[in-house]
Amino acid sequence: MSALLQIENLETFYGASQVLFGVSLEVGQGQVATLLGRNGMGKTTTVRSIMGLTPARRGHIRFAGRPIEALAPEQIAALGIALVPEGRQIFPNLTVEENLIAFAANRSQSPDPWTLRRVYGLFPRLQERRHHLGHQLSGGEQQMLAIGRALMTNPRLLILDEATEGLAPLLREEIWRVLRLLKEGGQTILVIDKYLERLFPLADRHTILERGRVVWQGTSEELKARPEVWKRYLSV
Ligand SMILES: Nc1ncnc2c1ncn2[C@@H]1O[C@H](COP(=O)(O)OP(=O)(O)OP(=O)(O)O)[C@@H](O)[C@H]1O
Repeated sequence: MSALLQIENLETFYGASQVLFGVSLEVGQGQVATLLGRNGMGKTTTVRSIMGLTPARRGHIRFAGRPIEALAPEQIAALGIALVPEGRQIFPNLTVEENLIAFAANRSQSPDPWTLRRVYGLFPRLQERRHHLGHQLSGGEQQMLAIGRALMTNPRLLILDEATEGLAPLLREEIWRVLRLLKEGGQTILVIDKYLERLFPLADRHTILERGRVVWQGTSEELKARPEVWKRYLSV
């Protein structure tokens, strides 16, 4: 399986403070990969470096074989990487439907692209609320909207940063259901989350970060067999 995303020896700083110390990982085409680790270990920073929001000072990022570490965030997005950020960041004063079409594009040149109709099929709740403003939605609805908006760009790689954070259990399950469907449809996904029992059946590969360094990488089978690794790095 060819790597869609390849990250090599990423070193990222906030001002003088170094946060990533040589992070390397790969996400294969059609794979679901995770970034795991306790709070503050560098997961969001890794994603921000991929997106060009906090560019890495050293290291390489290749997307579909092309170096992207020197590109601006909008150029990276245009190549087909969509981020569902922590905190969702939907437009509060646009309606659900306006949020969904704001960045609509067919960046993966899919023959069967995501459309409003398909997104509403995935999240019927969004169709019911399509004329509501972003700020009128519940946290779970905002999360669905953030995912729907990312899908409307038809990304080659979808990145979700803590998409189930702060959601009630039923809403979390709704997000997991959608991620399973996306995987079945061949969507490549990089996911940051902490629910190992949901990530095990979904994900092909896991990368654990500890203070900005990769301390473990492997498959779900391998991670399942290593509870001491979860205890040490994920405090579960
Ligand atoms: N804008 C910033 N300026 C300075 N330091 C920052 C900034 N953002 C994050 N950091 C620091 O960088 C380190 C990594 O943070 P990061 O958000 O990448 O971690 P994380 O693993 O995603 O955790 P969380 O789940 O809490 O978001 C932390 O020590 C954090 O305090």
